[in-house]
Amino acid sequence: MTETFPAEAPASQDLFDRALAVVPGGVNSPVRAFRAVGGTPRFMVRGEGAYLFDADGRRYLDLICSWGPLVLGHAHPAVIEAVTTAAAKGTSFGAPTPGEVELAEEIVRRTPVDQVRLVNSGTEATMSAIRLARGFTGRPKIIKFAGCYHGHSDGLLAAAGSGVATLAAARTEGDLAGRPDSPGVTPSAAAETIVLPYNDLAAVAAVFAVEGARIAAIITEAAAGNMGVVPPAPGFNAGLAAIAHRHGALLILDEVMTGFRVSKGGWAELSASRGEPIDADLITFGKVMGGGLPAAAFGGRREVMGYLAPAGPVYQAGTLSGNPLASAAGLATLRLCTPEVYGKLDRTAAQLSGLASKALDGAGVAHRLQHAGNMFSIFFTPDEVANYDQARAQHAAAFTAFFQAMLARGVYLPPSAFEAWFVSTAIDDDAIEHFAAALPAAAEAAAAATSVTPEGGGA
Ligand SMILES: Cc1ncc(COP(=O)(O)O)c(C=O)c1O
Ligand SMILES: NCC(=O)CCC(=O)O
Repeated sequence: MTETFPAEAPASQDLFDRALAVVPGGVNSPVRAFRAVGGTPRFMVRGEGAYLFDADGRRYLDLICSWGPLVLGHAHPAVIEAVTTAAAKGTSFGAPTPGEVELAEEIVRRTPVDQVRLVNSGTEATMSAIRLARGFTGRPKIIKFAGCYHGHSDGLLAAAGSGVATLAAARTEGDLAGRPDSPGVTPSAAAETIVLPYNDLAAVAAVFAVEGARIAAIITEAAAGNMGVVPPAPGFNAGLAAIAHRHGALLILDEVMTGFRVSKGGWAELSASRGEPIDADLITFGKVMGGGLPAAAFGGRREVMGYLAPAGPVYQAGTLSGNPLASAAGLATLRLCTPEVYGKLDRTAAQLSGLASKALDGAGVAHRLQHAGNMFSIFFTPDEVANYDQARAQHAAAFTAFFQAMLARGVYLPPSAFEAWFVSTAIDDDAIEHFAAALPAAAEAAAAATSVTPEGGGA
Protein backbone atom coordinates (compact mmCIF):
# COMPACT_ATOMS: atom_id res chain seq x y z
CA MET A 1 0.00 0.00 0.00
CA THR A 2 1.30 3.43 -0.92
CA GLU A 3 0.69 6.11 1.66
CA THR A 4 -1.23 9.05 0.19
CA PHE A 5 -0.53 12.53 1.52
CA PRO A 6 -3.38 15.04 1.80
CA ALA A 7 -3.41 17.81 -0.81
CA GLU A 8 -2.89 20.39 1.94
CA ALA A 9 0.62 20.85 3.27
CA PRO A 10 0.12 23.15 6.27
CA ALA A 11 3.74 23.69 7.31
CA SER A 12 4.81 24.37 3.72
CA GLN A 13 1.81 26.67 3.28
CA ASP A 14 2.79 28.68 6.40
CA LEU A 15 6.31 29.12 5.06
CA PHE A 16 4.96 29.98 1.61
CA ASP A 17 2.67 32.66 3.12
CA ARG A 18 5.65 34.18 4.95
CA ALA A 19 7.73 33.99 1.79
CA LEU A 20 5.00 35.65 -0.29
CA ALA A 21 5.24 38.68 1.99
CA VAL A 22 8.96 39.18 1.47
CA VAL A 23 9.90 37.39 -1.78
CA PRO A 24 8.13 38.03 -5.12
CA GLY A 25 5.86 35.04 -5.79
CA GLY A 26 7.26 33.41 -2.65
CA VAL A 27 10.18 31.73 -4.44
CA ASN A 28 13.70 32.60 -5.49
CA SER A 29 13.38 30.93 -8.87
CA PRO A 30 10.06 30.75 -10.76
CA VAL A 31 10.32 27.02 -11.59
CA ARG A 32 9.81 26.23 -7.89
CA ALA A 33 6.44 27.95 -7.63
CA PHE A 34 4.01 25.21 -8.77
CA ARG A 35 2.29 27.83 -10.97
CA ALA A 36 1.56 25.36 -13.76
CA VAL A 37 0.39 22.51 -11.55
CA GLY A 38 -1.28 24.41 -8.70
CA GLY A 39 -1.10 23.78 -4.97
CA THR A 40 1.47 24.60 -2.33
CA PRO A 41 5.15 24.45 -3.27
CA ARG A 42 6.80 22.07 -0.83
CA PHE A 43 9.39 23.69 1.43
CA MET A 44 12.19 21.22 1.89
CA VAL A 45 14.11 20.92 5.14
CA ARG A 46 16.45 18.03 4.44
CA GLY A 47 17.78 15.76 1.73
CA GLU A 48 19.25 12.32 2.15
CA GLY A 49 20.24 10.05 -0.70
CA ALA A 50 17.32 9.65 -3.09
CA TYR A 51 14.86 11.45 -0.83
CA LEU A 52 13.76 14.94 0.19
CA PHE A 53 11.88 15.69 3.42
CA ASP A 54 9.47 18.63 3.57
CA ALA A 55 8.40 20.91 6.41
CA ASP A 56 5.35 18.69 7.02
CA GLY A 57 7.62 15.72 7.67
CA ARG A 58 6.75 13.98 4.39
CA ARG A 59 9.29 12.04 2.40
CA TYR A 60 9.59 12.29 -1.38
CA LEU A 61 11.60 10.33 -3.90
CA ASP A 62 13.37 13.20 -5.65
CA LEU A 63 13.44 13.17 -9.46
CA ILE A 64 14.49 16.82 -9.73
CA CYS A 65 17.86 16.47 -7.98
CA SER A 66 18.14 20.24 -7.57
CA TRP A 67 17.36 20.60 -11.33
CA GLY A 68 20.23 18.39 -12.30
CA PRO A 69 23.31 18.86 -10.10
CA LEU A 70 22.87 16.01 -7.62
CA VAL A 71 23.97 12.96 -9.63
CA LEU A 72 25.08 11.28 -6.39
CA GLY A 73 21.91 12.12 -4.48
CA HIS A 74 21.51 14.36 -1.44
CA ALA A 75 24.16 14.87 1.22
CA HIS A 76 26.60 12.36 -0.23
CA PRO A 77 29.15 11.79 2.59
CA ALA A 78 32.21 12.47 0.40
CA VAL A 79 30.75 15.75 -0.86
CA ILE A 80 29.71 16.90 2.62
CA GLU A 81 33.16 15.99 3.94
CA ALA A 82 34.86 17.97 1.16
CA VAL A 83 32.69 21.03 1.79
CA THR A 84 33.09 21.00 5.57
CA THR A 85 36.84 20.51 5.28
CA ALA A 86 37.04 23.45 2.87
CA ALA A 87 34.73 25.61 5.00
CA ALA A 88 36.92 25.13 8.06
CA LYS A 89 39.74 26.79 6.13
CA GLY A 90 37.69 29.84 5.18
CA THR A 91 34.79 30.51 2.85
CA SER A 92 36.26 32.83 0.24
CA PHE A 93 39.60 34.50 -0.34
CA GLY A 94 39.19 36.72 -3.39
CA ALA A 95 42.52 35.30 -4.50
CA PRO A 96 43.39 32.21 -6.53
CA THR A 97 43.22 28.86 -4.70
CA PRO A 98 44.51 25.33 -5.35
CA GLY A 99 40.98 23.88 -5.46
CA GLU A 100 39.91 25.89 -8.47
CA VAL A 101 43.01 24.80 -10.40
CA GLU A 102 42.17 21.17 -9.64
CA LEU A 103 38.55 21.66 -10.72
CA ALA A 104 39.63 23.34 -13.96
CA GLU A 105 42.11 20.54 -14.61
CA GLU A 106 39.40 17.93 -14.01
CA ILE A 107 37.05 19.64 -16.49
CA VAL A 108 39.78 20.00 -19.12
CA ARG A 109 40.71 16.34 -18.66
CA ARG A 110 37.13 15.17 -19.22
CA THR A 111 35.96 17.41 -22.03
CA PRO A 112 37.19 18.77 -25.37
CA VAL A 113 38.00 22.26 -23.95
CA ASP A 114 41.60 23.50 -23.61
CA GLN A 115 40.86 26.12 -20.95
CA VAL A 116 37.98 27.09 -18.68
CA ARG A 117 36.93 30.14 -16.73
CA LEU A 118 34.96 29.39 -13.55
CA VAL A 119 31.80 31.37 -12.77
CA ASN A 120 28.88 30.99 -10.35
CA SER A 121 25.87 30.02 -12.46
CA GLY A 122 24.91 28.63 -15.83
CA THR A 123 23.45 32.03 -16.66
CA GLU A 124 26.84 33.64 -16.20
CA ALA A 125 28.52 30.90 -18.22
CA THR A 126 26.35 31.34 -21.31
CA MET A 127 26.23 35.13 -21.03
CA SER A 128 30.02 35.29 -20.83
CA ALA A 129 30.50 32.76 -23.64
CA ILE A 130 28.35 34.92 -25.89
CA ARG A 131 30.28 38.06 -25.00
CA LEU A 132 33.49 36.21 -25.76
CA ALA A 133 32.15 34.94 -29.09
CA ARG A 134 31.15 38.48 -30.04
CA GLY A 135 34.51 39.86 -28.94
CA PHE A 136 36.41 37.17 -30.82
CA THR A 137 34.47 37.48 -34.08
CA GLY A 138 33.72 41.21 -33.90
CA ARG A 139 30.12 40.38 -34.89
CA PRO A 140 26.86 41.23 -33.08
CA LYS A 141 24.24 38.54 -33.73
CA ILE A 142 23.58 35.14 -32.22
CA ILE A 143 21.28 32.28 -33.14
CA LYS A 144 19.37 30.38 -30.47
CA PHE A 145 16.66 27.75 -30.75
CA ALA A 146 13.06 28.08 -29.58
CA GLY A 147 12.47 26.12 -26.39
CA CYS A 148 16.14 26.06 -25.41
CA TYR A 149 16.94 27.78 -22.14
CA HIS A 150 20.37 29.18 -21.43
CA GLY A 151 19.69 31.12 -18.24
CA HIS A 152 18.13 34.54 -17.84
CA SER A 153 20.54 37.03 -19.42
CA ASP A 154 18.75 39.59 -21.60
CA GLY A 155 19.70 38.41 -25.07
CA LEU A 156 18.84 34.79 -24.30
CA LEU A 157 15.32 35.45 -23.02
CA ALA A 158 13.82 34.97 -26.45
CA ALA A 159 11.49 31.99 -26.97
CA ALA A 160 13.18 30.49 -23.92
CA GLY A 161 12.29 27.14 -22.37
CA SER A 162 12.10 26.12 -18.69
CA GLY A 163 10.22 28.53 -16.41
CA VAL A 164 9.62 30.95 -19.27
CA ALA A 165 7.82 28.23 -21.21
CA THR A 166 5.98 27.04 -18.11
CA LEU A 167 4.63 30.47 -17.22
CA ALA A 168 3.73 31.26 -20.84
CA ALA A 169 1.72 28.05 -21.13
CA ALA A 170 -0.01 28.72 -17.83
CA ARG A 171 -0.87 32.28 -18.80
CA THR A 172 -2.29 31.94 -22.29
CA GLU A 173 -2.95 29.35 -24.93
CA GLY A 174 0.69 29.84 -25.51
CA ASP A 175 1.57 32.00 -28.48
CA LEU A 176 5.09 33.18 -27.74
CA ALA A 177 5.42 35.21 -30.91
CA GLY A 178 5.94 38.44 -28.93
CA ARG A 179 9.66 38.92 -28.43
CA PRO A 180 11.40 39.47 -26.05
CA ASP A 181 9.95 37.03 -23.49
CA SER A 182 10.22 39.35 -20.52
CA PRO A 183 9.50 43.01 -19.88
CA GLY A 184 12.78 44.68 -19.01
CA VAL A 185 14.59 43.09 -21.92
CA THR A 186 14.92 45.87 -24.47
CA PRO A 187 13.93 45.22 -28.09
CA SER A 188 17.49 46.13 -29.08
CA ALA A 189 18.92 43.40 -26.80
CA ALA A 190 16.50 40.82 -28.21
CA ALA A 191 17.00 42.08 -31.77
CA GLU A 192 20.52 40.67 -31.85
CA THR A 193 19.09 37.20 -31.13
CA ILE A 194 17.73 35.20 -34.04
CA VAL A 195 15.39 32.45 -32.86
CA LEU A 196 15.02 29.35 -35.03
CA PRO A 197 13.19 26.02 -34.64
CA TYR A 198 15.21 23.28 -32.92
CA ASN A 199 16.39 20.40 -35.11
CA ASP A 200 16.01 22.43 -38.30
CA LEU A 201 19.40 22.71 -40.02
CA ALA A 202 17.83 24.08 -43.21
CA ALA A 203 16.50 27.09 -41.26
CA VAL A 204 20.00 27.72 -39.88
CA ALA A 205 21.59 27.50 -43.32
CA ALA A 206 18.98 29.87 -44.74
CA VAL A 207 19.65 32.52 -42.09
CA PHE A 208 23.42 32.23 -42.53
CA ALA A 209 23.00 32.67 -46.29
CA VAL A 210 21.54 36.13 -45.66
CA GLU A 211 23.08 37.26 -42.36
CA GLY A 212 26.21 35.10 -42.15
CA ALA A 213 28.73 37.92 -41.95
CA ARG A 214 26.95 39.43 -38.91
CA ILE A 215 26.50 36.24 -36.87
CA ALA A 216 28.97 35.71 -34.02
CA ALA A 217 27.71 32.36 -32.78
CA ILE A 218 25.06 29.70 -32.61
CA ILE A 219 24.18 28.65 -29.08
CA THR A 220 22.38 25.35 -28.55
CA GLU A 221 21.66 23.02 -25.65
CA ALA A 222 23.82 19.97 -26.30
CA ALA A 223 20.57 18.04 -25.96
CA ALA A 224 17.49 20.08 -25.21
CA GLY A 225 16.13 19.54 -21.70
CA ASN A 226 14.23 22.73 -21.06
CA MET A 227 11.13 22.08 -23.19
CA GLY A 228 10.95 18.58 -21.78
CA VAL A 229 13.65 16.35 -23.22
CA VAL A 230 14.15 16.70 -26.96
CA PRO A 231 17.33 15.06 -28.22
CA PRO A 232 19.14 16.56 -31.19
CA ALA A 233 18.39 14.75 -34.43
CA PRO A 234 21.37 12.76 -35.73
CA GLY A 235 23.75 15.20 -37.40
CA PHE A 236 22.10 18.32 -35.99
CA ASN A 237 24.87 19.43 -33.60
CA ALA A 238 27.67 18.50 -35.99
CA GLY A 239 25.79 20.27 -38.77
CA LEU A 240 25.54 23.44 -36.69
CA ALA A 241 29.30 23.45 -36.23
CA ALA A 242 29.85 22.95 -39.94
CA ILE A 243 27.51 25.78 -40.98
CA ALA A 244 28.88 28.16 -38.34
CA HIS A 245 32.48 27.49 -39.33
CA ARG A 246 31.76 27.89 -43.04
CA HIS A 247 30.72 31.46 -42.21
CA GLY A 248 33.41 32.30 -39.64
CA ALA A 249 31.02 32.02 -36.69
CA LEU A 250 31.39 29.94 -33.51
CA LEU A 251 29.33 27.12 -32.05
CA ILE A 252 28.59 27.39 -28.33
CA LEU A 253 27.47 24.04 -26.95
CA ASP A 254 25.52 24.55 -23.73
CA GLU A 255 26.25 21.57 -21.48
CA VAL A 256 25.05 23.21 -18.27
CA MET A 257 22.45 20.45 -17.94
CA THR A 258 24.09 17.56 -19.82
CA GLY A 259 27.69 18.15 -18.72
CA PHE A 260 29.01 15.40 -16.40
CA ARG A 261 25.46 14.02 -16.16
CA VAL A 262 25.01 12.00 -19.33
CA SER A 263 28.62 10.75 -19.36
CA LYS A 264 31.92 11.62 -17.74
CA GLY A 265 32.64 14.10 -20.54
CA GLY A 266 29.06 15.19 -21.12
CA TRP A 267 27.05 15.17 -24.34
CA ALA A 268 30.14 16.00 -26.42
CA GLU A 269 31.68 12.69 -25.37
CA LEU A 270 28.46 10.71 -25.75
CA SER A 271 27.91 12.11 -29.22
CA ALA A 272 31.50 11.39 -30.28
CA SER A 273 31.16 7.83 -28.98
CA ARG A 274 28.11 7.44 -31.22
CA GLY A 275 30.14 8.53 -34.24
CA GLU A 276 29.16 12.20 -34.24
CA PRO A 277 31.94 14.39 -32.88
CA ILE A 278 30.80 17.98 -32.38
CA ASP A 279 33.37 20.59 -33.27
CA ALA A 280 32.23 23.18 -30.71
CA ASP A 281 34.30 26.32 -30.15
CA LEU A 282 32.97 27.06 -26.68
CA ILE A 283 31.23 24.80 -24.17
CA THR A 284 29.33 25.91 -21.07
CA PHE A 285 29.03 23.85 -17.89
CA GLY A 286 27.17 24.17 -14.58
CA LYS A 287 24.97 22.06 -12.29
CA VAL A 288 26.89 18.77 -11.68
CA MET A 289 30.31 20.45 -11.69
CA GLY A 290 29.30 22.41 -8.57
CA GLY A 291 28.12 19.35 -6.65
CA GLY A 292 25.09 21.30 -5.37
CA LEU A 293 26.97 24.52 -4.66
CA PRO A 294 27.07 27.49 -7.05
CA ALA A 295 29.72 26.78 -9.66
CA ALA A 296 29.69 26.88 -13.44
CA ALA A 297 32.21 27.37 -16.22
CA PHE A 298 32.74 28.13 -19.85
CA GLY A 299 35.66 26.87 -21.85
CA GLY A 300 36.94 26.23 -25.32
CA ARG A 301 39.80 26.44 -27.72
CA ARG A 302 42.90 28.16 -26.35
CA GLU A 303 42.81 30.67 -29.19
CA VAL A 304 39.29 31.80 -28.29
CA MET A 305 39.71 31.66 -24.49
CA GLY A 306 42.85 33.77 -24.87
CA TYR A 307 40.59 36.72 -25.70
CA LEU A 308 39.36 36.75 -22.12
CA ALA A 309 40.69 39.29 -19.58
CA PRO A 310 43.31 39.51 -18.22
CA ALA A 311 44.92 37.51 -21.06
CA GLY A 312 42.87 39.36 -23.66
CA PRO A 313 40.48 42.27 -24.11
CA VAL A 314 37.04 40.72 -23.37
CA TYR A 315 36.12 41.55 -19.77
CA GLN A 316 34.60 39.01 -17.41
CA ALA A 317 34.92 38.76 -13.61
CA GLY A 318 33.36 37.59 -10.33
CA THR A 319 33.84 38.21 -6.58
CA LEU A 320 33.05 34.59 -5.71
CA SER A 321 34.17 32.87 -8.92
CA GLY A 322 36.15 29.69 -8.22
CA ASN A 323 34.85 29.78 -4.64
CA PRO A 324 36.71 27.23 -2.48
CA LEU A 325 33.56 25.54 -1.09
CA ALA A 326 31.95 25.23 -4.52
CA SER A 327 35.19 24.01 -6.04
CA ALA A 328 35.55 21.39 -3.30
CA ALA A 329 31.97 20.16 -3.75
CA GLY A 330 32.37 20.03 -7.53
CA LEU A 331 35.69 18.27 -7.42
CA ALA A 332 34.47 15.68 -4.90
CA THR A 333 31.44 15.02 -7.09
CA LEU A 334 33.38 14.74 -10.36
CA ARG A 335 35.97 12.44 -8.81
CA LEU A 336 33.19 10.04 -7.82
CA CYS A 337 31.66 10.17 -11.30
CA THR A 338 33.28 7.07 -12.74
CA PRO A 339 32.08 5.09 -15.77
CA GLU A 340 30.28 2.76 -13.29
CA VAL A 341 28.30 5.72 -11.99
CA TYR A 342 27.12 6.56 -15.50
CA GLY A 343 26.20 2.94 -16.10
CA LYS A 344 24.04 3.02 -12.98
CA LEU A 345 22.42 6.37 -13.88
CA ASP A 346 21.58 5.02 -17.34
CA ARG A 347 20.07 1.82 -15.94
CA THR A 348 18.04 3.69 -13.33
CA ALA A 349 16.72 6.14 -15.91
CA ALA A 350 15.75 3.26 -18.20
CA GLN A 351 14.00 1.45 -15.36
CA LEU A 352 12.02 4.42 -14.04
CA SER A 353 11.04 5.75 -17.44
CA GLY A 354 10.09 2.28 -18.64
CA LEU A 355 7.87 1.74 -15.60
CA ALA A 356 6.15 5.11 -16.09
CA SER A 357 5.58 4.49 -19.77
CA LYS A 358 4.20 1.02 -19.12
CA ALA A 359 1.77 2.33 -16.49
CA LEU A 360 0.54 5.02 -18.90
CA ASP A 361 0.14 2.44 -21.64
CA GLY A 362 -1.83 0.30 -19.20
CA ALA A 363 -4.20 3.18 -18.50
CA GLY A 364 -4.52 3.96 -22.21
CA VAL A 365 -2.82 7.36 -21.96
CA ALA A 366 -1.22 8.60 -25.17
CA HIS A 367 2.32 9.72 -24.41
CA ARG A 368 5.88 9.96 -25.71
CA LEU A 369 8.80 8.99 -23.53
CA GLN A 370 11.89 10.87 -24.74
CA HIS A 371 15.49 10.38 -23.66
CA ALA A 372 18.75 12.23 -24.04
CA GLY A 373 21.18 9.89 -22.36
CA ASN A 374 19.91 9.41 -18.80
CA MET A 375 17.78 12.58 -18.89
CA PHE A 376 14.20 11.89 -19.86
CA SER A 377 10.69 13.28 -19.77
CA ILE A 378 7.21 12.24 -20.77
CA PHE A 379 5.11 14.27 -23.17
CA PHE A 380 1.38 13.69 -23.02
CA THR A 381 0.92 13.51 -26.77
CA PRO A 382 0.87 10.63 -29.22
CA ASP A 383 3.33 12.37 -31.55
CA GLU A 384 7.09 12.61 -31.58
CA VAL A 385 8.41 15.86 -30.16
CA ALA A 386 11.33 17.30 -32.10
CA ASN A 387 10.86 21.02 -31.42
CA TYR A 388 9.18 23.56 -29.19
CA ASP A 389 5.94 23.85 -31.17
CA GLN A 390 5.45 20.11 -30.85
CA ALA A 391 6.33 20.23 -27.13
CA ARG A 392 3.67 22.86 -26.59
CA ALA A 393 1.02 20.74 -28.30
CA GLN A 394 1.02 18.25 -25.41
CA HIS A 395 -1.93 17.69 -23.09
CA ALA A 396 -0.93 19.89 -20.18
CA ALA A 397 -3.86 18.91 -17.94
CA ALA A 398 -2.85 15.25 -18.16
CA PHE A 399 0.64 16.14 -16.94
CA THR A 400 -0.81 18.13 -14.03
CA ALA A 401 -3.03 15.24 -12.94
CA PHE A 402 -0.12 12.82 -13.19
CA PHE A 403 2.18 15.18 -11.26
CA GLN A 404 -0.30 15.74 -8.41
CA ALA A 405 -1.02 12.04 -8.01
CA MET A 406 2.70 11.26 -7.87
CA LEU A 407 3.33 14.08 -5.38
CA ALA A 408 0.56 12.78 -3.13
CA ARG A 409 2.31 9.40 -3.19
CA GLY A 410 5.70 10.79 -2.28
CA VAL A 411 7.32 11.24 -5.69
CA TYR A 412 8.69 14.70 -6.45
CA LEU A 413 8.66 15.32 -10.21
CA PRO A 414 9.47 18.64 -11.90
CA PRO A 415 6.29 20.73 -11.52
CA SER A 416 6.10 21.44 -15.25
CA ALA A 417 5.71 19.46 -18.45
CA PHE A 418 8.58 21.51 -19.90
CA GLU A 419 11.33 20.07 -17.72
CA ALA A 420 13.62 17.05 -17.68
CA TRP A 421 13.45 14.39 -14.96
CA PHE A 422 16.74 13.66 -13.24
CA VAL A 423 17.99 10.51 -11.53
CA SER A 424 20.78 9.96 -9.02
CA THR A 425 22.93 7.00 -8.05
CA ALA A 426 21.15 7.02 -4.65
CA ILE A 427 18.02 5.54 -6.26
CA ASP A 428 18.02 1.91 -5.11
CA ASP A 429 15.59 -0.97 -5.51
CA ASP A 430 13.39 0.28 -2.67
CA ALA A 431 13.13 3.69 -4.30
CA ILE A 432 12.23 2.10 -7.63
CA GLU A 433 9.57 0.03 -5.90
CA HIS A 434 8.19 3.15 -4.25
CA PHE A 435 8.03 4.84 -7.67
CA ALA A 436 6.35 1.82 -9.25
CA ALA A 437 3.74 1.66 -6.48
CA ALA A 438 2.74 5.29 -7.10
CA LEU A 439 2.31 4.86 -10.85
CA PRO A 440 -1.02 3.07 -11.34
CA ALA A 441 -3.05 5.77 -9.57
CA ALA A 442 -1.12 8.54 -11.36
CA ALA A 443 -1.69 6.91 -14.73
CA GLU A 444 -5.41 6.63 -13.97
CA ALA A 445 -5.48 10.29 -12.97
CA ALA A 446 -3.81 11.22 -16.26
CA ALA A 447 -6.30 9.06 -18.15
CA ALA A 448 -9.21 10.79 -16.42
CA ALA A 449 -7.78 14.21 -17.25
CA THR A 450 -7.28 13.20 -20.87
CA SER A 451 -10.88 12.16 -21.22
CA VAL A 452 -12.14 15.47 -19.81
CA THR A 453 -10.26 17.84 -22.11
CA PRO A 454 -9.48 16.68 -25.62
CA GLU A 455 -6.90 19.40 -26.41
CA GLY A 456 -3.74 20.61 -24.67
CA GLY A 457 -2.65 24.16 -23.86
CA GLY A 458 -3.02 26.01 -20.57
CA ALA A 459 -1.13 23.88 -18.05
C1 LIG B 1 21.00 24.29 -20.58
C2 LIG B 1 21.02 25.33 -19.49
N1 LIG B 1 21.78 26.42 -19.64
C3 LIG B 1 21.84 27.37 -18.71
C4 LIG B 1 21.11 27.27 -17.55
C5 LIG B 1 21.19 28.36 -16.53
O1 LIG B 1 21.84 27.91 -15.39
P1 LIG B 1 21.61 28.61 -13.97
O2 LIG B 1 20.21 28.30 -13.54
O3 LIG B 1 22.64 27.99 -13.09
O4 LIG B 1 21.82 30.07 -14.15
C6 LIG B 1 20.30 26.14 -17.35
C7 LIG B 1 19.48 25.92 -16.14
O5 LIG B 1 19.15 26.69 -15.39
C8 LIG B 1 20.25 25.15 -18.35
O6 LIG B 1 19.48 24.06 -18.22
N1 LIG C 1 15.41 23.31 -16.32
C1 LIG C 1 15.26 24.45 -15.55
C2 LIG C 1 16.46 24.79 -14.80
O1 LIG C 1 17.37 24.05 -14.77
C3 LIG C 1 16.45 26.05 -14.09
C4 LIG C 1 16.24 25.94 -12.66
C5 LIG C 1 15.88 27.29 -12.15
O2 LIG C 1 15.75 28.23 -12.91
O3 LIG C 1 15.67 27.40 -10.93
